[in-house]
Amino acid sequence: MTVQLEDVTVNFGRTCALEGFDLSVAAGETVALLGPSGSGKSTALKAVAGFVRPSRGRIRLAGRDVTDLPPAKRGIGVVVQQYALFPHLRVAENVGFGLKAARRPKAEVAKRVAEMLEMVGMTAYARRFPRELSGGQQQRVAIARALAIQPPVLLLDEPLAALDAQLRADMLGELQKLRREVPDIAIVYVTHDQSEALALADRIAVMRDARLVDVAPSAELYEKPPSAFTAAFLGGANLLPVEPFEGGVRLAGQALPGLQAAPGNNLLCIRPHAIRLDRPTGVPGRVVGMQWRGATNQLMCTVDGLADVSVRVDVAADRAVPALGTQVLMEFPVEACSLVPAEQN
Ligand SMILES: Nc1ncnc2c1ncn2[C@@H]1O[C@H](COP(=O)(O)OP(=O)(O)OP(=O)(O)O)[C@@H](O)[C@H]1O
Repeated sequence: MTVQLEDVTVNFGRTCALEGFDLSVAAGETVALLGPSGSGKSTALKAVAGFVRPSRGRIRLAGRDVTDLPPAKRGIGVVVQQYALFPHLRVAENVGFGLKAARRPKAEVAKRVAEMLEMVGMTAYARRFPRELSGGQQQRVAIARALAIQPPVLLLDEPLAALDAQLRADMLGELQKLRREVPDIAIVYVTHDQSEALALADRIAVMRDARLVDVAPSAELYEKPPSAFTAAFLGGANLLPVEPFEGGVRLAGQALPGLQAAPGNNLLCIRPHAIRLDRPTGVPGRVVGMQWRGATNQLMCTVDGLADVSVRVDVAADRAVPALGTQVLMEFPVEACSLVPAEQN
């Protein structure tokens, strides 16, 4: 089932939480809404669920205008942070609630509840009450409950936020499995964690200040971000001021041939792992800091001639790392570089 938000604006009093928001999510597609706190991600999701009413714009499900329908009539699965479990119902009853409400046969409800609890690893807790579970366990039950009705659309608001690292990885795996097993489901996934968005989403919609900044297939957005904001938000890219010349661009006076800058695109974007330090040529600089990050060491380097700029360079942990204070040559492979417009604030 396709989900469409058309020119949706949501105001809370004088706060504009969402402004002129357009997004379409196809059946079988997962789109992550990614952005900093307060950027309007949850509001967009709640508008689809029917928990908030747009002051302008329309919401469509499978082409049908549902803007004026209450949440229960939209037939979609929702896991939002505030949408707690029913406290007086046991785990299994919570998971079976929607099926029972739809008057499905008892045996079918029991079978489906058992499958869902198995999927989220909560079989042993079926008879507990929500208050007897940890936050992460409650969240897993909430996911099971949302999926039990086999919804054509699933809305997830930070579903893994309450889980520790191991469980988060397990649940990410479960969500990926779910996508394979229910190939037609449309998922809208709110997160501020770029690694979750990259792991799960076909496309990522980056939000900022109530607006959509960029939307594109995840890999494309990561490799060739169209804006400085997206580049920085999606994995901490380096953004370095460059000057165009006929054959490419110059960084601190050093030519980087082969890069074509569209007018105004005077920031070079490159991921820390793509910069090479082991080549005979490159932009000269100096190592001024280092952080160990497990699989990599991240160096902070200055660029000769650019006082205010520092560059993050990832060096695989099994490689030799130049010492603090050492002069280095940073090579910027053309295929790993893109050029974006400078921020206009
Ligand atoms: N019910 C409400 N009443 C008033 N203002 C609200 C309400 N809900 C959200 N807002 C405001 O709308 C803006 C967008 O909030 P929203 O919850 O959509 O952001 P978010 O991107 O999901 O943030 P987070 O990652 O912190 O959950 C914020 O400025 C927030 O304070």
